[in-house]
Amino acid sequence: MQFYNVKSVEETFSIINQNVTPHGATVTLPLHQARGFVLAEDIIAPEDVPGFDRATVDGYAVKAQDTYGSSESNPQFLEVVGEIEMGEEVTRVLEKGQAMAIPTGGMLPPGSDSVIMMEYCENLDGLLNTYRQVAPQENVIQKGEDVQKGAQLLAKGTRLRAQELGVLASLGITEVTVYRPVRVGYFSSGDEIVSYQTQELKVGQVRDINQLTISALIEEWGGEVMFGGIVPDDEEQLKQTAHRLYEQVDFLVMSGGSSIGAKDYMTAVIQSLGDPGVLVHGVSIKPGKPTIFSMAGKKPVLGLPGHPASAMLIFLLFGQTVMRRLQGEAERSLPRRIEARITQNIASSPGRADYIRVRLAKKEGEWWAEPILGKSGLISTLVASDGLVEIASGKEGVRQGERVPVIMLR
Ligand SMILES: Nc1nc2c(c(=O)[nH]1)N[C@H]1C(S)=C(S)[C@@H](COP(=O)(O)OP(=O)(O)OC[C@H]3O[C@@H](n4cnc5c(N)ncnc54)[C@H](O)[C@@H]3O)O[C@H]1N2
Ligand code: MOO
Repeated sequence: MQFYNVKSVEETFSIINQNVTPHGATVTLPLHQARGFVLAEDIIAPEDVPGFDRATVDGYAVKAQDTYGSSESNPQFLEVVGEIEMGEEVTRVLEKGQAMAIPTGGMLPPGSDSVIMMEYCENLDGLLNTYRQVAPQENVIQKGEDVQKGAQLLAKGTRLRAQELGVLASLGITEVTVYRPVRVGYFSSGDEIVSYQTQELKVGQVRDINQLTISALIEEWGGEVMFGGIVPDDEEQLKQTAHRLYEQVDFLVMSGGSSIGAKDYMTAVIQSLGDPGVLVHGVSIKPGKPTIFSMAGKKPVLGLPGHPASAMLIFLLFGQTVMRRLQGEAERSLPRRIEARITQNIASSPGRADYIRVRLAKKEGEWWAEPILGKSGLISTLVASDGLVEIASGKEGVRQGERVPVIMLR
Protein backbone atom coordinates (compact mmCIF):
# COMPACT_ATOMS: atom_id res chain seq x y z
CA MET A 1 0.00 0.00 0.00
CA GLN A 2 1.39 3.41 -0.92
CA PHE A 3 0.64 6.56 1.05
CA TYR A 4 0.95 10.14 0.04
CA ASN A 5 3.68 12.17 1.61
CA VAL A 6 1.92 15.40 0.74
CA LYS A 7 3.80 18.61 0.00
CA SER A 8 2.39 22.10 0.49
CA VAL A 9 1.57 24.29 -2.50
CA GLU A 10 4.57 26.51 -1.64
CA GLU A 11 6.93 23.52 -1.40
CA THR A 12 5.67 22.28 -4.75
CA PHE A 13 6.29 25.66 -6.41
CA SER A 14 9.79 25.79 -4.99
CA ILE A 15 10.57 22.23 -6.11
CA ILE A 16 9.45 23.20 -9.62
CA ASN A 17 11.46 26.41 -9.59
CA GLN A 18 14.58 24.67 -8.34
CA ASN A 19 14.44 21.83 -10.84
CA VAL A 20 13.08 23.20 -14.09
CA THR A 21 15.55 25.15 -16.24
CA PRO A 22 15.05 26.86 -19.62
CA HIS A 23 15.05 24.41 -22.53
CA GLY A 24 17.51 26.80 -24.16
CA ALA A 25 16.61 26.29 -27.84
CA THR A 26 16.14 29.58 -29.65
CA VAL A 27 14.65 30.87 -32.88
CA THR A 28 14.94 34.22 -34.61
CA LEU A 29 11.56 35.71 -35.43
CA PRO A 30 10.37 38.80 -37.28
CA LEU A 31 9.14 41.35 -34.76
CA HIS A 32 5.49 41.07 -35.80
CA GLN A 33 5.49 37.35 -34.91
CA ALA A 34 7.27 37.66 -31.57
CA ARG A 35 4.40 38.60 -29.24
CA GLY A 36 4.29 36.37 -26.16
CA PHE A 37 7.76 34.91 -26.71
CA VAL A 38 10.60 35.31 -24.21
CA LEU A 39 13.80 37.09 -25.23
CA ALA A 40 16.90 34.92 -25.41
CA GLU A 41 19.22 37.96 -25.78
CA ASP A 42 19.79 41.30 -24.11
CA ILE A 43 18.77 44.18 -26.34
CA ILE A 44 21.08 47.19 -26.37
CA ALA A 45 19.61 50.34 -27.89
CA PRO A 46 21.40 50.99 -31.21
CA GLU A 47 20.29 54.63 -31.35
CA ASP A 48 18.58 57.41 -29.41
CA VAL A 49 14.78 57.65 -29.34
CA PRO A 50 13.74 60.20 -30.30
CA GLY A 51 16.67 60.96 -32.56
CA PHE A 52 16.13 64.74 -32.26
CA ASP A 53 14.55 67.22 -29.82
CA ARG A 54 10.81 67.16 -30.51
CA ALA A 55 7.89 69.45 -29.68
CA THR A 56 5.08 67.86 -27.63
CA VAL A 57 2.55 70.62 -28.43
CA ASP A 58 1.57 72.92 -31.30
CA GLY A 59 3.09 76.37 -30.79
CA TYR A 60 6.30 78.32 -31.29
CA ALA A 61 9.87 77.22 -30.71
CA VAL A 62 11.63 79.86 -28.61
CA LYS A 63 14.53 80.53 -26.28
CA ALA A 64 12.86 80.25 -22.85
CA GLN A 65 14.78 83.27 -21.62
CA ASP A 66 13.11 85.47 -24.23
CA THR A 67 9.71 84.77 -22.62
CA TYR A 68 10.72 85.52 -19.04
CA GLY A 69 8.42 88.02 -17.36
CA SER A 70 5.60 87.50 -19.92
CA SER A 71 2.02 87.78 -18.69
CA GLU A 72 -1.42 88.62 -20.09
CA SER A 73 -0.92 92.30 -19.32
CA ASN A 74 2.79 92.41 -20.09
CA PRO A 75 3.68 90.27 -23.13
CA GLN A 76 7.15 89.98 -24.62
CA PHE A 77 7.50 90.42 -28.40
CA LEU A 78 9.39 87.97 -30.63
CA GLU A 79 9.98 88.00 -34.36
CA VAL A 80 8.44 85.02 -36.18
CA VAL A 81 11.13 83.95 -38.64
CA GLY A 82 9.63 80.82 -40.16
CA GLU A 83 7.55 77.68 -39.90
CA ILE A 84 8.82 74.15 -39.23
CA GLU A 85 7.46 71.36 -41.43
CA MET A 86 6.89 67.84 -40.05
CA GLY A 87 9.55 65.32 -40.97
CA GLU A 88 12.02 67.95 -42.16
CA GLU A 89 15.44 68.64 -40.80
CA VAL A 90 15.75 72.18 -39.48
CA THR A 91 19.12 73.86 -40.02
CA ARG A 92 18.21 77.49 -39.49
CA VAL A 93 19.56 78.60 -36.10
CA LEU A 94 17.12 80.48 -33.87
CA GLU A 95 18.63 83.72 -32.65
CA LYS A 96 17.79 85.76 -29.59
CA GLY A 97 14.42 87.46 -29.91
CA GLN A 98 13.15 85.02 -32.58
CA ALA A 99 10.41 82.36 -32.71
CA MET A 100 9.44 79.66 -35.24
CA ALA A 101 6.01 78.07 -35.62
CA ILE A 102 6.23 74.35 -34.80
CA PRO A 103 3.71 71.46 -34.96
CA THR A 104 3.47 68.69 -32.30
CA GLY A 105 6.26 66.21 -33.08
CA GLY A 106 8.24 68.74 -35.11
CA MET A 107 12.01 69.10 -34.74
CA LEU A 108 13.21 72.01 -32.61
CA PRO A 109 15.51 74.40 -34.47
CA PRO A 110 19.05 74.64 -33.11
CA GLY A 111 19.27 77.52 -30.66
CA SER A 112 15.75 76.99 -29.28
CA ASP A 113 15.14 75.17 -25.99
CA SER A 114 11.40 75.20 -25.46
CA VAL A 115 7.98 75.57 -27.07
CA ILE A 116 5.29 78.03 -26.06
CA MET A 117 1.78 76.65 -26.64
CA MET A 118 -0.37 78.37 -29.26
CA GLU A 119 -2.97 79.14 -26.60
CA TYR A 120 -0.52 81.36 -24.72
CA CYS A 121 0.71 83.56 -27.55
CA GLU A 122 -0.57 85.46 -30.55
CA ASN A 123 1.05 86.03 -33.93
CA LEU A 124 0.20 89.59 -34.96
CA ASP A 125 1.64 90.10 -38.45
CA GLY A 126 4.88 88.34 -37.70
CA LEU A 127 5.20 89.71 -34.18
CA LEU A 128 4.64 87.02 -31.56
CA ASN A 129 3.07 88.31 -28.34
CA THR A 130 3.86 85.86 -25.49
CA TYR A 131 1.38 85.93 -22.62
CA ARG A 132 3.17 83.36 -20.44
CA GLN A 133 6.74 82.48 -19.75
CA VAL A 134 8.11 79.00 -20.45
CA ALA A 135 10.97 77.17 -18.78
CA PRO A 136 13.87 75.55 -20.65
CA GLN A 137 12.82 72.10 -21.99
CA GLU A 138 9.14 72.89 -21.44
CA ASN A 139 6.94 71.08 -24.01
CA VAL A 140 9.97 69.28 -25.46
CA ILE A 141 11.00 65.59 -25.56
CA GLN A 142 14.78 65.64 -25.65
CA LYS A 143 16.86 63.50 -27.98
CA GLY A 144 17.39 60.15 -26.23
CA GLU A 145 14.83 60.92 -23.52
CA ASP A 146 12.75 57.82 -24.35
CA VAL A 147 15.64 55.46 -25.02
CA GLN A 148 19.34 56.22 -24.74
CA LYS A 149 21.76 54.79 -27.29
CA GLY A 150 23.94 52.07 -25.73
CA ALA A 151 21.66 51.46 -22.74
CA GLN A 152 20.33 47.95 -22.03
CA LEU A 153 16.79 48.28 -23.20
CA LEU A 154 15.41 44.80 -22.51
CA ALA A 155 16.99 41.91 -20.63
CA LYS A 156 17.13 38.28 -21.69
CA GLY A 157 14.16 36.52 -20.04
CA THR A 158 11.68 39.31 -20.74
CA ARG A 159 8.34 38.21 -22.17
CA LEU A 160 7.47 40.37 -25.15
CA ARG A 161 4.19 42.22 -24.69
CA ALA A 162 2.72 44.90 -26.96
CA GLN A 163 4.80 47.65 -25.35
CA GLU A 164 8.11 45.76 -25.70
CA LEU A 165 7.35 45.21 -29.41
CA GLY A 166 6.59 48.92 -29.66
CA VAL A 167 9.91 50.02 -28.24
CA LEU A 168 11.80 47.56 -30.46
CA ALA A 169 9.93 48.94 -33.47
CA SER A 170 10.90 52.50 -32.51
CA LEU A 171 14.55 51.47 -32.80
CA GLY A 172 14.24 49.85 -36.19
CA ILE A 173 14.86 46.36 -34.76
CA THR A 174 13.10 43.99 -37.15
CA GLU A 175 13.87 40.57 -35.66
CA VAL A 176 14.61 39.13 -32.23
CA THR A 177 16.09 35.92 -30.87
CA VAL A 178 13.61 34.23 -28.55
CA TYR A 179 13.18 30.81 -26.95
CA ARG A 180 11.21 28.58 -29.30
CA PRO A 181 7.76 27.43 -28.11
CA VAL A 182 7.73 24.77 -25.40
CA ARG A 183 6.77 21.36 -26.80
CA VAL A 184 4.40 19.60 -24.46
CA GLY A 185 3.40 15.96 -24.78
CA TYR A 186 0.00 15.08 -23.32
CA PHE A 187 -2.07 11.92 -23.01
CA SER A 188 -5.24 10.95 -21.17
CA SER A 189 -5.62 7.68 -19.33
CA GLY A 190 -8.48 5.49 -18.12
CA ASP A 191 -10.36 2.42 -19.39
CA GLU A 192 -13.59 4.44 -19.38
CA ILE A 193 -12.23 7.44 -21.32
CA VAL A 194 -13.16 7.67 -25.01
CA SER A 195 -12.56 10.29 -27.67
CA TYR A 196 -14.68 13.41 -27.28
CA GLN A 197 -15.78 12.79 -30.85
CA THR A 198 -17.66 9.62 -29.75
CA GLN A 199 -21.34 10.32 -30.36
CA GLU A 200 -23.00 7.25 -28.75
CA LEU A 201 -21.55 6.54 -25.33
CA LYS A 202 -21.84 3.07 -23.79
CA VAL A 203 -22.82 3.06 -20.13
CA GLY A 204 -19.73 3.77 -18.06
CA GLN A 205 -17.86 5.59 -20.80
CA VAL A 206 -16.73 9.18 -20.39
CA ARG A 207 -15.70 11.61 -23.15
CA ASP A 208 -12.17 12.94 -22.87
CA ILE A 209 -12.43 16.45 -21.49
CA ASN A 210 -8.85 16.90 -20.30
CA GLN A 211 -7.35 16.58 -23.75
CA LEU A 212 -9.21 19.74 -24.73
CA THR A 213 -8.80 21.78 -21.57
CA ILE A 214 -5.10 21.03 -21.13
CA SER A 215 -4.26 21.51 -24.83
CA ALA A 216 -6.16 24.80 -24.88
CA LEU A 217 -4.16 26.13 -21.92
CA ILE A 218 -0.86 25.01 -23.46
CA GLU A 219 -1.70 26.85 -26.66
CA GLU A 220 -2.93 29.90 -24.78
CA TRP A 221 0.52 30.11 -23.14
CA GLY A 222 2.33 29.81 -26.46
CA GLY A 223 3.23 26.12 -26.27
CA GLU A 224 2.86 23.37 -28.86
CA VAL A 225 0.92 20.22 -28.01
CA MET A 226 1.75 16.73 -29.10
CA PHE A 227 -1.26 14.55 -28.25
CA GLY A 228 -0.45 10.94 -27.41
CA GLY A 229 -4.03 9.67 -27.40
CA ILE A 230 -6.11 7.94 -24.75
CA VAL A 231 -4.39 5.04 -23.03
CA PRO A 232 -6.20 2.32 -21.04
CA ASP A 233 -5.23 1.50 -17.44
CA ASP A 234 -2.51 -0.91 -18.49
CA GLU A 235 0.96 -0.35 -17.12
CA GLU A 236 2.79 -1.54 -20.25
CA GLN A 237 0.73 0.58 -22.64
CA LEU A 238 1.01 3.59 -20.37
CA LYS A 239 4.78 3.19 -20.22
CA GLN A 240 5.05 2.82 -23.99
CA THR A 241 3.09 6.01 -24.66
CA ALA A 242 4.91 7.94 -21.95
CA HIS A 243 8.36 6.90 -23.23
CA ARG A 244 7.47 7.60 -26.87
CA LEU A 245 6.22 11.12 -26.10
CA TYR A 246 8.97 11.85 -23.58
CA GLU A 247 11.62 11.47 -26.28
CA GLN A 248 10.01 14.16 -28.45
CA VAL A 249 9.04 16.92 -26.01
CA ASP A 250 10.33 19.36 -23.38
CA PHE A 251 7.56 18.62 -20.89
CA LEU A 252 5.34 15.58 -20.46
CA VAL A 253 1.84 15.81 -18.98
CA MET A 254 -0.82 13.16 -18.44
CA SER A 255 -4.08 12.88 -16.57
CA GLY A 256 -5.81 10.17 -14.57
CA GLY A 257 -4.54 7.20 -12.59
CA SER A 258 -2.61 9.54 -10.29
CA SER A 259 -4.32 8.47 -7.06
CA ILE A 260 -3.40 5.38 -5.04
CA GLY A 261 -6.08 2.92 -6.13
CA ALA A 262 -5.39 -0.55 -7.54
CA LYS A 263 -5.35 0.70 -11.14
CA ASP A 264 -3.40 3.88 -10.51
CA TYR A 265 -0.16 3.11 -12.32
CA MET A 266 0.92 6.63 -13.08
CA THR A 267 3.57 6.93 -10.38
CA ALA A 268 5.28 3.75 -11.58
CA VAL A 269 5.02 4.89 -15.19
CA ILE A 270 6.51 8.29 -14.42
CA GLN A 271 9.24 6.80 -12.25
CA SER A 272 10.24 4.54 -15.15
CA LEU A 273 11.07 7.59 -17.31
CA GLY A 274 14.30 8.20 -15.44
CA ASP A 275 16.05 9.78 -12.48
CA PRO A 276 15.79 11.73 -10.25
CA GLY A 277 12.13 10.66 -10.65
CA VAL A 278 9.06 11.54 -8.62
CA LEU A 279 9.67 14.58 -6.39
CA VAL A 280 6.06 15.23 -5.39
CA HIS A 281 3.21 12.76 -5.04
CA GLY A 282 0.32 14.44 -3.32
CA VAL A 283 -0.10 18.16 -2.72
CA SER A 284 -2.00 19.67 0.17
CA ILE A 285 -4.52 21.36 -2.06
CA LYS A 286 -8.22 21.09 -2.76
CA PRO A 287 -9.06 20.13 -5.42
CA GLY A 288 -6.11 18.33 -6.91
CA LYS A 289 -4.46 16.42 -4.08
CA PRO A 290 -3.25 13.41 -6.13
CA THR A 291 -0.82 15.47 -8.20
CA ILE A 292 2.54 14.01 -9.31
CA PHE A 293 5.58 16.09 -10.24
CA SER A 294 8.74 14.44 -11.44
CA MET A 295 12.01 15.21 -13.22
CA ALA A 296 13.23 12.60 -15.69
CA GLY A 297 16.67 13.87 -16.60
CA LYS A 298 16.23 17.54 -17.45
CA LYS A 299 12.60 17.09 -18.50
CA PRO A 300 9.72 17.84 -16.12
CA VAL A 301 6.75 15.45 -15.94
CA LEU A 302 3.38 16.35 -14.44
CA GLY A 303 0.72 13.79 -13.57
CA LEU A 304 -2.68 15.47 -13.23
CA PRO A 305 -5.64 14.07 -11.30
CA GLY A 306 -8.30 12.72 -13.64
CA HIS A 307 -11.18 14.93 -12.48
CA PRO A 308 -11.43 17.65 -15.14
CA ALA A 309 -11.72 20.64 -12.82
CA SER A 310 -8.83 19.39 -10.66
CA ALA A 311 -6.71 18.70 -13.74
CA MET A 312 -7.33 22.20 -15.04
CA LEU A 313 -6.62 23.93 -11.74
CA ILE A 314 -3.40 21.98 -11.18
CA PHE A 315 -2.29 22.75 -14.69
CA LEU A 316 -3.11 26.45 -14.23
CA LEU A 317 -0.95 26.62 -11.11
CA PHE A 318 1.91 24.18 -11.62
CA GLY A 319 1.77 23.48 -15.36
CA GLN A 320 1.94 27.19 -16.13
CA THR A 321 4.92 27.64 -13.82
CA VAL A 322 6.75 24.73 -15.46
CA MET A 323 6.06 26.19 -18.90
CA ARG A 324 7.28 29.66 -17.96
CA ARG A 325 10.49 28.24 -16.50
CA LEU A 326 11.08 26.13 -19.61
CA GLN A 327 10.46 29.12 -21.82
CA GLY A 328 13.23 31.00 -20.08
CA GLU A 329 11.13 33.57 -18.29
CA ALA A 330 13.24 35.24 -15.64
CA GLU A 331 10.90 35.04 -12.66
CA ARG A 332 8.02 32.85 -11.61
CA SER A 333 4.94 34.91 -12.19
CA LEU A 334 1.70 33.57 -10.86
CA PRO A 335 -1.60 33.76 -12.67
CA ARG A 336 -3.11 37.25 -12.57
CA ARG A 337 -5.01 37.96 -9.36
CA ILE A 338 -7.48 40.63 -8.35
CA GLU A 339 -8.91 41.36 -4.92
CA ALA A 340 -12.57 40.80 -4.13
CA ARG A 341 -14.76 40.34 -1.05
CA ILE A 342 -16.26 36.96 -0.37
CA THR A 343 -20.06 36.73 -0.03
CA GLN A 344 -20.11 33.93 2.56
CA ASN A 345 -18.02 32.16 5.20
CA ILE A 346 -15.91 29.30 3.86
CA ALA A 347 -14.17 26.79 6.08
CA SER A 348 -10.80 25.34 5.13
CA SER A 349 -8.40 22.98 6.86
CA PRO A 350 -5.24 24.66 8.05
CA GLY A 351 -2.24 23.31 6.17
CA ARG A 352 -4.22 22.87 2.96
CA ALA A 353 -4.64 25.44 0.18
CA ASP A 354 -8.18 25.66 -1.17
CA TYR A 355 -9.27 26.99 -4.53
CA ILE A 356 -12.94 27.93 -4.64
CA ARG A 357 -14.67 28.59 -7.94
CA VAL A 358 -16.46 31.93 -7.87
CA ARG A 359 -18.65 34.22 -9.89
CA LEU A 360 -17.75 37.92 -9.67
CA ALA A 361 -20.25 40.75 -9.37
CA LYS A 362 -19.69 44.46 -8.83
CA LYS A 363 -21.70 46.00 -6.00
CA GLU A 364 -21.29 49.64 -5.02
CA GLY A 365 -17.96 49.93 -6.76
CA GLU A 366 -16.43 46.77 -5.26
CA TRP A 367 -15.98 43.27 -6.62
CA TRP A 368 -17.70 40.48 -4.67
CA ALA A 369 -16.89 36.81 -5.15
CA GLU A 370 -19.78 34.38 -4.84
CA PRO A 371 -18.73 30.73 -4.42
CA ILE A 372 -20.05 28.16 -6.87
CA LEU A 373 -19.90 24.98 -4.87
CA GLY A 374 -19.47 21.65 -6.58
CA LYS A 375 -17.29 18.57 -6.76
CA SER A 376 -14.06 18.63 -8.71
CA GLY A 377 -15.49 16.23 -11.28
CA LEU A 378 -17.88 18.90 -12.47
CA ILE A 379 -16.79 20.85 -15.51
CA SER A 380 -19.97 22.96 -15.60
CA THR A 381 -18.96 24.79 -12.43
CA LEU A 382 -15.77 25.92 -14.15
CA VAL A 383 -17.74 27.18 -17.10
CA ALA A 384 -19.87 29.26 -14.74
CA SER A 385 -16.91 30.69 -12.87
CA ASP A 386 -15.04 33.93 -13.44
CA GLY A 387 -12.19 33.06 -11.12
CA LEU A 388 -10.79 31.00 -8.28
CA VAL A 389 -10.56 32.33 -4.76
CA GLU A 390 -7.35 31.24 -3.15
CA ILE A 391 -7.39 30.35 0.53
CA ALA A 392 -3.72 29.99 1.38
CA SER A 393 -2.59 26.99 3.41
CA GLY A 394 -1.95 29.07 6.53
CA LYS A 395 -5.60 30.15 6.79
CA GLU A 396 -8.54 28.45 8.48
CA GLY A 397 -11.13 29.61 5.99
CA VAL A 398 -12.45 33.08 5.27
CA ARG A 399 -15.25 35.21 6.75
CA GLN A 400 -18.06 36.86 4.85
CA GLY A 401 -16.94 40.28 3.60
CA GLU A 402 -13.22 39.45 3.90
CA ARG A 403 -10.96 40.51 1.05
CA VAL A 404 -9.56 37.52 -0.84
CA PRO A 405 -7.25 37.04 -3.84
CA VAL A 406 -9.01 35.81 -6.99
CA ILE A 407 -7.15 34.12 -9.86
CA MET A 408 -8.92 35.29 -12.98
CA LEU A 409 -10.25 32.68 -15.38
CA ARG A 410 -11.53 35.17 -17.94
N1 LIG B 1 -8.21 6.83 -1.11
C1 LIG B 1 -8.18 7.96 -1.80
N2 LIG B 1 -8.82 8.01 -2.94
C2 LIG B 1 -8.80 9.15 -3.66
C3 LIG B 1 -8.10 10.29 -3.17
C4 LIG B 1 -7.43 10.18 -1.94
O1 LIG B 1 -6.78 11.15 -1.48
N3 LIG B 1 -7.47 9.00 -1.30
N4 LIG B 1 -8.15 11.42 -3.92
C5 LIG B 1 -9.32 11.60 -4.77
C6 LIG B 1 -9.17 12.72 -5.60
S1 LIG B 1 -9.24 14.23 -4.81
C7 LIG B 1 -9.08 12.63 -6.98
S2 LIG B 1 -8.99 14.06 -7.90
C8 LIG B 1 -9.06 11.37 -7.68
C9 LIG B 1 -8.01 11.38 -8.78
O2 LIG B 1 -7.76 10.11 -9.15
P1 LIG B 1 -7.02 9.74 -10.48
O3 LIG B 1 -6.02 10.78 -10.86
O4 LIG B 1 -6.51 8.39 -10.30
O5 LIG B 1 -8.14 9.89 -11.58
P2 LIG B 1 -9.07 8.80 -12.22
O6 LIG B 1 -9.53 7.86 -11.18
O7 LIG B 1 -8.39 8.28 -13.39
O8 LIG B 1 -10.27 9.74 -12.65
C10 LIG B 1 -11.06 10.45 -11.75
C11 LIG B 1 -12.38 10.82 -12.41
O9 LIG B 1 -12.16 11.70 -13.50
C12 LIG B 1 -12.66 11.14 -14.70
N5 LIG B 1 -11.69 11.43 -15.77
C13 LIG B 1 -10.42 10.97 -15.81
N6 LIG B 1 -9.82 11.41 -16.92
C14 LIG B 1 -10.73 12.14 -17.60
C15 LIG B 1 -10.69 12.82 -18.84
N7 LIG B 1 -9.60 12.84 -19.60
N8 LIG B 1 -11.81 13.47 -19.24
C16 LIG B 1 -12.93 13.44 -18.49
N9 LIG B 1 -13.01 12.81 -17.29
C17 LIG B 1 -11.94 12.16 -16.86
C18 LIG B 1 -12.74 9.67 -14.46
O10 LIG B 1 -13.68 9.05 -15.28
C19 LIG B 1 -13.10 9.62 -13.00
O11 LIG B 1 -14.49 9.80 -12.83
O12 LIG B 1 -8.81 10.33 -6.76
C20 LIG B 1 -9.65 10.36 -5.60
N10 LIG B 1 -9.44 9.18 -4.87
O1 MOO C 1 -8.57 16.79 -5.35
MO1 MOO C 1 -9.66 15.83 -6.26
O2 MOO C 1 -8.86 16.64 -7.51
O3 MOO C 1 -10.76 16.95 -5.46
O4 MOO C 1 -11.18 15.55 -7.02
